[in-house]
Amino acid sequence: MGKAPMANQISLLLAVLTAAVAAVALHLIHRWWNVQKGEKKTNNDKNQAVHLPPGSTGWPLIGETFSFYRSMTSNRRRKFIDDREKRYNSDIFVSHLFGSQVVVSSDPQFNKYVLQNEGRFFQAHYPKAIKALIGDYGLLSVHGDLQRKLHGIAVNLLMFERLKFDFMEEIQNLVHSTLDRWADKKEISLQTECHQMVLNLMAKQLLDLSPSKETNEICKLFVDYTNAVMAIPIKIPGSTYAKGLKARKVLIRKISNMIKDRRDHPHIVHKDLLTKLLEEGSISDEIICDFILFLLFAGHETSSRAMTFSVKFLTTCPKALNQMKEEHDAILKAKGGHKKLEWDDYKSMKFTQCVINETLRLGNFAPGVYRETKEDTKVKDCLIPKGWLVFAFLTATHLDEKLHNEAHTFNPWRWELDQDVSNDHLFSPFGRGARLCPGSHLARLELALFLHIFITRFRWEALADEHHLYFPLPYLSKGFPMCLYDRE
Ligand code: HEM
Repeated sequence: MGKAPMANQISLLLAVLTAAVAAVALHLIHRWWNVQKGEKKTNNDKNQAVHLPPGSTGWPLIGETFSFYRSMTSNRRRKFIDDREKRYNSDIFVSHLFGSQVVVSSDPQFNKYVLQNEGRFFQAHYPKAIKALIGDYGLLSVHGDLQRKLHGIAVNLLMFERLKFDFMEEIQNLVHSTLDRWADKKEISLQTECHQMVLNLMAKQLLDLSPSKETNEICKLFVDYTNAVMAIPIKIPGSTYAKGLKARKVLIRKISNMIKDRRDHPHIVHKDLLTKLLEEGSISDEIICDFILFLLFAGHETSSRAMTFSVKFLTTCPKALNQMKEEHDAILKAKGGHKKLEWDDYKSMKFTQCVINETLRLGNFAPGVYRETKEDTKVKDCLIPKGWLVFAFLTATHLDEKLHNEAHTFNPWRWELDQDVSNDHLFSPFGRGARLCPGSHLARLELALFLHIFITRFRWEALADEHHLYFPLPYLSKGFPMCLYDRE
């Protein structure tokens, strides 16, 4: 080996060593800083010192994100929580995830308290990186009067009267026409197709868009957008996060162009939410764009995943699938060939509701919610100071073996005795309190009608072995390719 290459190697070694020493020093400083913050004390009424919840903020910048990621991508999604519950002997602890220091809670009572006190002791506060995607006026970014107003508009759009008549009809029409297309194709990727189908439903309701090239393009943009929601927020070109921001820009531009188009052509009549928002007059274009974008996102990402997962769970549980077939064949038979279902038919689907609950419990399509403390908050002899971020980790409660027997197993019968789940603090897939998901009844209706039409029409054969993955949001590794056969 010549002298020059040797010198190069020594310089390289020195550079690596220096970088390593710098990283260790940074880490130690960071740890020291965390400990200083962790020792913050306050005095309660009895003058006893109250500490922050136990925990660690992990490595500089990335915190404990990788441990969280590893756990969510393994088949033990609760591992991140289990490890810390054991280590700290507490189900409320400090961590650092996706660029923010946060108190993580898997305590169902505390999570219920957090959600029910929205606007009083807590307020929704998503990390800056997520807020940049949602926008300043996406529903989860706004508070106070504006949140109440926009939440009210969403509730009105999705109220029972509309579900019973308009949505009942529209969902069935859409599912029937979509399944006709699937039957022609014979082989489909269920995941992609469900995304497109539910997006089409939302695009029609919100923007009066019929299934077209435009809705296909919107659906594709949402793939990048959604991946970014739980990505490490690094804005370098080509990163998952940067791609998500770019997708947001294009989506907002599309909505904005539609607003302009409506103003340029006022004589064209549209029956959709955008028309109602424009008629309202008091809502700025910026708010309308963010609001519609959020509704499109929240309205299709979660429900379409729930559809795919419900079919997957049933495929791996033949006993449940047979019971579903019996329930839905009986409904169809009772209708004597009139295939369109009515509200009472939907209400009669008892076992289907168990399947839906179990799919929501096991799937965790909204893994958790973020809040900020509005004042110092005492919990279990600890103090969460004002202005801290709290992550109410709903998944951790839904998968807790102490609360749900064989929590990782698909067992719809566990809900047979427990049909009214609205008050159950161990089960809150739609959140609760002032931000309770306004789309919860729509999501259940979509799922039930889809399952009815799918199961009574098709037999299917899965074309790949696949894994359930739960990061950034639940999905099936290969998209659930399947071959469809008519049942008759
Ligand atoms: C399986 C399906 C769904 C699940 C699991 C789900 C879950 C959730 C959860 C947990 C929240 C509360 C967030 C928080 O408190 O920070 C929420 C809020 C929300 N969801 Fe859903 N959702 C679903 C379907 C839908 C649908 C179909 C729509 C609309 C068509 C929708 C629209 C919304 C909106 C607008 C909010 C924000 C409410 C507010 O902040 O005032 N969701 N959802």
